Amino acid sequence: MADARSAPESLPPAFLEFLQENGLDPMMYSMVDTIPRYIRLKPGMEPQIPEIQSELKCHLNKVSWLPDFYAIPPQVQIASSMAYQQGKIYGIDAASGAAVLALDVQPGEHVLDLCAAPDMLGGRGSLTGVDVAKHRLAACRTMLQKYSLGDRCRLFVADGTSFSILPVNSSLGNGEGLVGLHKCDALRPSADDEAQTSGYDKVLVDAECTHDGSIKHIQKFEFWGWKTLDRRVLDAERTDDLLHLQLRLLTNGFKLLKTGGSLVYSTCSLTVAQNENVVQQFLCKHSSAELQKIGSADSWPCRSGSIFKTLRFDPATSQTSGLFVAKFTKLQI
Ligand SMILES: C[S@@+](CC[C@H](N)C(=O)[O-])C[C@H]1O[C@@H](n2cnc3c(N)ncnc32)[C@H](O)[C@@H]1O
Repeated sequence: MADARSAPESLPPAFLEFLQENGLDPMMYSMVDTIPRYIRLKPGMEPQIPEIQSELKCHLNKVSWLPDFYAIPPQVQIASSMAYQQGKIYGIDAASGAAVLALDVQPGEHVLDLCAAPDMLGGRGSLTGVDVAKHRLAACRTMLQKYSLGDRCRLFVADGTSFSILPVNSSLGNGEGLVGLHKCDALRPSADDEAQTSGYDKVLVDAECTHDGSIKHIQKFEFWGWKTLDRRVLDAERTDDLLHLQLRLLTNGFKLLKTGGSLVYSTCSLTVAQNENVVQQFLCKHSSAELQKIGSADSWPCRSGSIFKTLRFDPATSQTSGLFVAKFTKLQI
């Protein structure tokens, strides 16, 4: 059980109570200044590492278990650097990178990111990004332009629990992108059984959550005000709604997955309610869903979730932000 007496002093009592109720250790928030910051280097930019190191005034430590990822000291800011502005580096936590890697996207595959924001971008297939928040998709669009990925991606401001648009042309198998997209194709709603053959090869549901595992995010409440945390994280009604939303996002993402395809469900919460319990409820209702072992995870610095084949990253074990990851496949039934 968590020991509230050893928590960082700045954490408010209501949050400590939330952690205790969920069996989470408040000490993880004191690691915020010691766990590294992670960046992803644009593939092909390796020869420029010495120049980037000299600009950031720090060493880029290669993350051995995650291709293209480097660790830098937590206090290093990258947003104003030329390397960032020119799209050579991008800040993303290694655990989030692992969730994307778990999808194992192959060239030419159709990928759906149902709670898009910018982390998924940079994959090798065609990408459909959906997010209910316009400003999050605006950030994605900026990234698409910056990394010249536009011809392979499309973005929708939409509710991921009811989004129903299948990949545009499932015969697209060469990674050339979505050139030739017509509005009438894009807005055609899908039938349930159509998705089994013409659905997405890979789906990422990085669901909205309480973000309690994202220790850098929680630290920001010191500036935003702890009252905001009460409203956005601790409100019991909101938490109930969240659990419902997570299950609905997972359910709809799975509906849009083709038979034999893979779906990754992740959250940056470390509570059992938002992770294992959602997975369990989903599995009870979907006989065609099966948890899959994440092939590349053998070398990852994470631990098993309480359901076999699920994974948990946390600051103490992984030197990353907290993240829960579960991978499903869709069986022919
Ligand atoms: C944990 S964040 C995802 C972060 C993103 N994958 C990334 O790595 O940057 C959850 C996202 O879900 C979005 N969201 C919340 N409710 C949604 C819904 N009903 N449909 C689609 N997206 C939703 C939020 O706007 C937010 O961008």
